[in-house]
Amino acid sequence: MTYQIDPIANPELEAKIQHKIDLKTKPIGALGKLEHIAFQIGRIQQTENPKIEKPTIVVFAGDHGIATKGEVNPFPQEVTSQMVYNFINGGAAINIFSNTNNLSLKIVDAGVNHTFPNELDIINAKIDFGTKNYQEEPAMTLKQCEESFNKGSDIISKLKNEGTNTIGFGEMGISNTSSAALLMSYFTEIPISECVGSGTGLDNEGISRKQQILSNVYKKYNPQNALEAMAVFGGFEIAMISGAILKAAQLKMTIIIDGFIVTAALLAAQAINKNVLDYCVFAHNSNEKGHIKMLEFLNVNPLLSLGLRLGEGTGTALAIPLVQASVNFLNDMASFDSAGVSGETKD
Ligand SMILES: Cc1cc2ncn([C@H]3O[C@H](COP(=O)(O)O)[C@@H](O)[C@H]3O)c2cc1C
Ligand SMILES: O=C(O)c1cccnc1
Repeated sequence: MTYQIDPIANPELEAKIQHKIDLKTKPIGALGKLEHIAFQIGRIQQTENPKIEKPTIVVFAGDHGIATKGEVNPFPQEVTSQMVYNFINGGAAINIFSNTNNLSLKIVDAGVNHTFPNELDIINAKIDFGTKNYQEEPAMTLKQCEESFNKGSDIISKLKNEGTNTIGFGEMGISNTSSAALLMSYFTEIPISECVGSGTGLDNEGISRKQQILSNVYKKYNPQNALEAMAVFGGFEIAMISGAILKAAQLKMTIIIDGFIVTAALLAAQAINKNVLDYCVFAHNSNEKGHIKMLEFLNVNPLLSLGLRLGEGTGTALAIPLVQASVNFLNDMASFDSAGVSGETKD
């Protein structure tokens, strides 16, 4: 599986964007991270006047075989499908934050263990009725894994054709912090015990049990590449997000990265093609234990730190207004010249 993604390198334009930022009516660097975001989006779109168009959050939902046992997840597997109905009815956190910030929201059935009625407003990309339990066998076949990447990628192509140039991902899948921890350990080489956290609220005893179980799962397999790792440890929704990230980068979209699970999908995507990282803005650091180490591994600095640990794309939905503000200041803020404001005195 290859994704051709252009590295961004245009020093002449970059100098112009930086100059434009520096001429705004403010001390150099005074808008902090917003300046980095404005610069990055100018680079992505290869213009001094970038635009955020039809910002969209896509929530991928999928079930996990291990969840049926209830050993690593405080909530039962049915919550995945129940939450999909909640998304459709507008009652979940991601609905509220998307509405607050005028974001378009799409829900994808990547592989929920439930048959949804056809008339529901869901993108049907179902691979299967949940993954297999990786305590016994790989979560999915390589073919299913590739199919997941391709379906994620197709969803993005369609959104791009409809005019979206800024995209964020959310996920819903009971037990998917376990998959994310396994993938994290594989891609970062950080011991599994440091990648496992409380998820939706395990107590200390529960966390020790989850560490033990996932450590055994980790030892059971020896994946040779990113696709194999995703097939053994992943979930349909996570693999679809990886495919979606790769496609979005290929199409030069700005990608806003959410919490622990979406960042695990990114770890797989960047192992396939490092250039994806040029297109990613990091929304927040999740309170799920491993997330901060994932961000350190990627050497990135997120916008927000709100103590969220929910997923669904909630951190992304909250960060997009900051991304919009960054682009707006680049386009609309006066320069020292245009506003008749005196610049720094030179000595
Ligand atoms: C009601 C509810 C809503 C959620 N929305 C996102 N998640 C989050 O929690 C799950 C992962 O945690 P674990 O690995 O501990 O099962 C995912 O579905 C994730 O999106 C939720 C979880 C619950 C219970
Ligand atoms: O950060 C996340 O994405 C997260 C954390 C806990 C549970 N679900 C998701």
